[in-house]
Amino acid sequence: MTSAGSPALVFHDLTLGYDRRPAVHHLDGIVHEGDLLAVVGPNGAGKSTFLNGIVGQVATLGGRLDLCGRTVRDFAYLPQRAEIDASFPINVHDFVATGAWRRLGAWRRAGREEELRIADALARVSLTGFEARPIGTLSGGQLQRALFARTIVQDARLILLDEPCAAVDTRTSEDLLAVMTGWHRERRTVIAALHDLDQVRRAFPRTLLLARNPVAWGSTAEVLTPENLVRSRQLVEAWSSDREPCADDGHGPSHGHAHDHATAHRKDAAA
Ligand SMILES: Nc1ncnc2c1ncn2[C@@H]1O[C@H](COP(=O)(O)OP(=O)(O)OP(=O)(O)O)[C@@H](O)[C@H]1O
Repeated sequence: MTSAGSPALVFHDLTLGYDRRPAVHHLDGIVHEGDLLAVVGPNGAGKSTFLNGIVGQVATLGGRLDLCGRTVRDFAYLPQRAEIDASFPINVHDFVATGAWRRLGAWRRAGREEELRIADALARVSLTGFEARPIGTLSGGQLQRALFARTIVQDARLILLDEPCAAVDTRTSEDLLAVMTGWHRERRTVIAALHDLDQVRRAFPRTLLLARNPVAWGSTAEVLTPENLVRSRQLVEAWSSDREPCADDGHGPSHGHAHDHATAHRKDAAA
């Protein structure tokens, strides 16, 4: 499917960071409605920062992100599993039902229509029959399926997923991939941080390769070249973690930064 939709997110020279220190630099690009976009890069490349930045959980140090008329509340966001408290005393049904809070509020019980939606979501992730199980008793893969079911119930047009297939078996990973491509067929916008490049090549038409800077952003075949992958590793390795805030944040031109910063960071690393 092509990216012919109207813009859903527009990045204008966006720099994100922690304590005034930039973590992801100078992002320029457009995510279109209906895109299925993979965000890839080595460990520490800034994939989580990128997703957290979209939902406003990381400070903008420069540039701007245009949400194109939506608010963060319109997005569904599935953070890395480590951030979910699996010891919270809630069963699978009620956990998945929290995906409907935006429509129902926290205290209203789900009606027949919502119950059907919850049952359908559980079926799509093969968790039918697990409704009464406390989430703390689920395996890692089952918990990830439950998180996907909750995201299905949210019914958002833009869905962000951080490492959704990390630490799950191949079958679960393939099932979750099928849910993501299903969202794509429904013309939802899906952005997922992923490590498995084979999966990305197989299922994701578009890719952003991050190494603190955007190394490449476009069609997956053009982005995931051996040269770009080597370059992304070099850039992340050369990045000095205690470097000062970027002098040109918010002032410099929108293009050409990847090279400038790669050079600067190699100097940092060599110093
Ligand atoms: N809360 C935080 N406070 C300070 N620095 C942070 C914070 N979260 C991430 N960072 C730093 O930002 C940089 C990018 O990290 P991020 O987690 O976004 O990378 P990633 O590509 O998602 O990595 P991984 O593949 O290992 O999950 C790293 O140097 C990391 O240490």
